[in-house]
Amino acid sequence: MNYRILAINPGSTSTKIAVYDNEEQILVKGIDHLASDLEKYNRIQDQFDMRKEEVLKVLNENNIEINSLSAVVGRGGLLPPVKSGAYLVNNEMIDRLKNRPVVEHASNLGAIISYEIAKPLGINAYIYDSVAVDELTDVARLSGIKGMDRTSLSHALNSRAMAIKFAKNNNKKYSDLNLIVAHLGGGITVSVHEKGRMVDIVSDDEGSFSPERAGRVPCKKLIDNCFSGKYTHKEMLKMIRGKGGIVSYLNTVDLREVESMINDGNEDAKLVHEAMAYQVSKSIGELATVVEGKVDAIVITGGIAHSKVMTNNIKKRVEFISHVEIMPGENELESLSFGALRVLTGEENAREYSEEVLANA
Ligand SMILES: Nc1ncnc2c1ncn2[C@@H]1O[C@H](COP(=O)(O)OP(=O)(O)O)[C@@H](O)[C@H]1O
Ligand SMILES: CCCC(=O)OP(=O)(O)O
Repeated sequence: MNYRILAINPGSTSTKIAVYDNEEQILVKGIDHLASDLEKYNRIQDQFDMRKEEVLKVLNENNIEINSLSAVVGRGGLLPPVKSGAYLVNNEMIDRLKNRPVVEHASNLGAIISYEIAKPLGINAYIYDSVAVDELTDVARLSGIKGMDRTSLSHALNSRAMAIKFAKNNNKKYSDLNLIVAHLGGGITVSVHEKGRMVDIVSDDEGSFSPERAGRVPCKKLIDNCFSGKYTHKEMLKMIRGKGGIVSYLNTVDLREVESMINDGNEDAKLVHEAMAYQVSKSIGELATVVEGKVDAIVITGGIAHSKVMTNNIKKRVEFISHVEIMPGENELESLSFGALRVLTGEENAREYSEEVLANA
């Protein structure tokens, strides 16, 4: 039986899509959105029509009949904490993502666009391994302020997929291993997977800075800035997400550019590059304590894992903990499609999204 799946991954500046016939990729395309176009929209949700039309245009240009689709799967957005795996997109999820997202984020459009394409075709839309996959243990939830519990927001889709792939490549079961996965992209999150469960993470505001995010910053200074009267709420949020990290020091989010600055003798660029490796290493070290040092491997993934200088700098600091495996790039479109395929073939079940059920789980 052939299943044709459309996968949609909306990012801050692009919407990546792919079409798979079972496990064979027949189309992959990154649709870039101009910053000047995106600036017109007040909220991420307002970009829905524009991004959906762009997706349909690409399908049309590539002669892919939407009637030939068996399912549509989108990157799961910032929902309240959910389980790993697949969820069927329903009205309750759409209402949450459109009207009360936990945080405004481009991935919130993944479920919405998928649903709106799938619904008129009479087929299902899914999300898979949402950003909000939360398998934290009770002890990991405490933040130090009552009523301000930690929740898990991470690159769960790529991190789990790489952890599963690492296990498979080594003829092991994901559920038998303890792995630490550092996803190094525009944002950085690090997660620890204990016997198949992502039991703790260092999120993009808890650990290393990244090309466009500040990571963990001194709380007291941050509060002072918030109340200084110099910045609006939106500007403060932008300071930590969008204009924080490498871009705040060096005015670029492109690590390749940073590396060419270093090659040209720029000492500031060298310091920032080294500091990021140092901070990622600290997050990995922190998570090694969660499994009492019993770490089978450390996986470094994401676009930045292409950088030998970066991965070598991290490796030299953490390889005393365990073997370090470099798995560059991200596999998000494939992970979404294969996840949906497992649901269509009956290998996996898709959960029904219900906040009442999640609250009582
Ligand atoms: N070959 C490379 N060497 C160094 N950095 C790279 C390389 N390829 C991509 N990057 C960097 O990876 C980052 C983007 O990673 P990616 O996982 O694509 O992020 P996102 O999906 O969050 O936009 C950018 O800073 C980019 O410069
Ligand atoms: C921290 C949640 C995941 C996330 O931020 O994804 P992007 O880096 O793709 O924005």
